[in-house]
Amino acid sequence: MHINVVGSGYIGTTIAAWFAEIGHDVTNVDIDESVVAAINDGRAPIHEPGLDELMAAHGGETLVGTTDYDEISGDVTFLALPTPSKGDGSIDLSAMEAAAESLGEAIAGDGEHVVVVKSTVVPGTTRERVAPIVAEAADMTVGEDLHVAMNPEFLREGYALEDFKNPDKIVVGSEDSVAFETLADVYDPLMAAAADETAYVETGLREAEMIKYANNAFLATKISLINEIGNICKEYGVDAYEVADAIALDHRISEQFLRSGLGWGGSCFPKDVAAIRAAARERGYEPELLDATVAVNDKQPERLLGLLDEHRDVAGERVAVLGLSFKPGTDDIRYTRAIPVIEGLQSRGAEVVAYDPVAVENMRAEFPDIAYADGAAAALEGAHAALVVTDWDEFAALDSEFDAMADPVVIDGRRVVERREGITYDGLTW
Ligand SMILES: NC(=O)c1ccc[n+]([C@@H]2O[C@H](COP(=O)([O-])OP(=O)(O)OC[C@H]3O[C@@H](n4cnc5c(N)ncnc54)[C@H](O)[C@@H]3O)[C@@H](O)[C@H]2O)c1
Ligand SMILES: O=c1ccn([C@@H]2O[C@H](COP(=O)(O)OP(=O)(O)O[C@H]3O[C@H](CO)[C@@H](O)[C@H](O)[C@H]3O)[C@@H](O)[C@H]2O)c(=O)[nH]1
Repeated sequence: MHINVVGSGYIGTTIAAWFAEIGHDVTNVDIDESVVAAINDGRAPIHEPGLDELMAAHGGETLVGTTDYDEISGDVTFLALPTPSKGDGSIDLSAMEAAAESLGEAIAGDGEHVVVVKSTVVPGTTRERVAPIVAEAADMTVGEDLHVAMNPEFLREGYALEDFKNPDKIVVGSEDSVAFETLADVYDPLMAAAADETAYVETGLREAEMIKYANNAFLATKISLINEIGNICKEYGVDAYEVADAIALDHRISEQFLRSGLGWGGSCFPKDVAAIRAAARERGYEPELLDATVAVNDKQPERLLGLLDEHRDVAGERVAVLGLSFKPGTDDIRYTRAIPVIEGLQSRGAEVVAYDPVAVENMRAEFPDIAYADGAAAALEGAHAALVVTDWDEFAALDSEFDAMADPVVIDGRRVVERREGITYDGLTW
């Protein structure tokens, strides 16, 4: 089967590479020439475990990158374009709309086509915003020769391939039997190889769009809830992690996403929770619980800095920030909790020295004026305090490195450092 994927970022590259791996021929369109060159050279344009090997095997062969929409062939195209937040939280559809128009022009006169929205979009977008643009540019009719589906993606960065090839569920929304049949063919090899528990859900367009937001809103709220419980635990001197371990034994709760601490960041939760809150308000519904989910999340960095204030006035003092990425295993710093933490330290007049195993260069572009160390030990040396922001494993192994601090005050935002002799330990949840 021939599949076109428009957009080759985290999602587009991952799905294009895996479609090639399971035997499909893939054309991957992106407007960024360096991305296209990487694909055709057999190199991954993004950092994801396992992707280099797949790109080396298929890039430039059964997976071809191009900037030219006219190279689209076959009869199914996935749209994996960015849908970033606008100032009011609603999603910016400009990339999606530009791609829809280019796709429509490219497929005009080619016969029937199935267009699949892979990006995260609010209910109604596929039918009311994307489909009409493709239809007009292609001079096609939705439901006749233009078939439309929405297929949200649930993979996590750092585990993108693993999650895509072995998902809990594949969700396909449509109102069109040709689109359902085509998507079933696309995913047939994946379903055949995936775990028995992988569910294949066929639903409506709007339902598929909403399922993605509901998934992320639920997970973000679960973290904010455990953070609120962690904050209450802290007031009572209760170990929040022991509490979490025990409530996780209730299958209705489960052990996933119960790590309390500095809260959630990344390219998805902040943007998606903002988008669904904005969409709710647009229809006159006040999403009070989701507002609280964000409010709790926003306060966690302030709470961390408040703990630091209880131990030291850091004006003019060197303070180490350990961890910059929004979670371990990635160099992605979008909406990382490190940003409000660094800003809070700067407003206190501290000399910040930051370290992360992979995200230093990305953070340097955002904060060129703070110091960066090439290891945790170097960051800690001479520091009057250390704040742990990201739960990288290597921070759990730190020990004698704390001895080199001018004052060993360690404020842990992720519960990775053990309390030990010789350090003044404090943490958000303990
Ligand atoms: N990143 C994730 O983990 C993740 C997970 C699930 C869903 N999503 C959703 O998937 C969508 C894509 O996200 P992403 O992280 O892959 O985005 P991204 O920013 O990593 O990549 C988007 C790509 O689209 C390209 N592009 C922009 N305009 C274009 C155009 N007109 N024509 C062709 N290419 C164009 C860009 O050059 C870029 O390479 C978003 O809606 C996001 O919410 C992302
Ligand atoms: O118990 C937990 C689990 C996660 N986090 C934080 O939550 C954020 C998000 O983590 P994670 O979900 O692992 O990363 P993402 O790659 O952003 O993946 C989320 O966002 C994607 C984009 O929509 C979805 O596809 C995934 O299903 C969804 O997990 C990070 O800042 C984590 O530190 C916690 O604070 N406590």
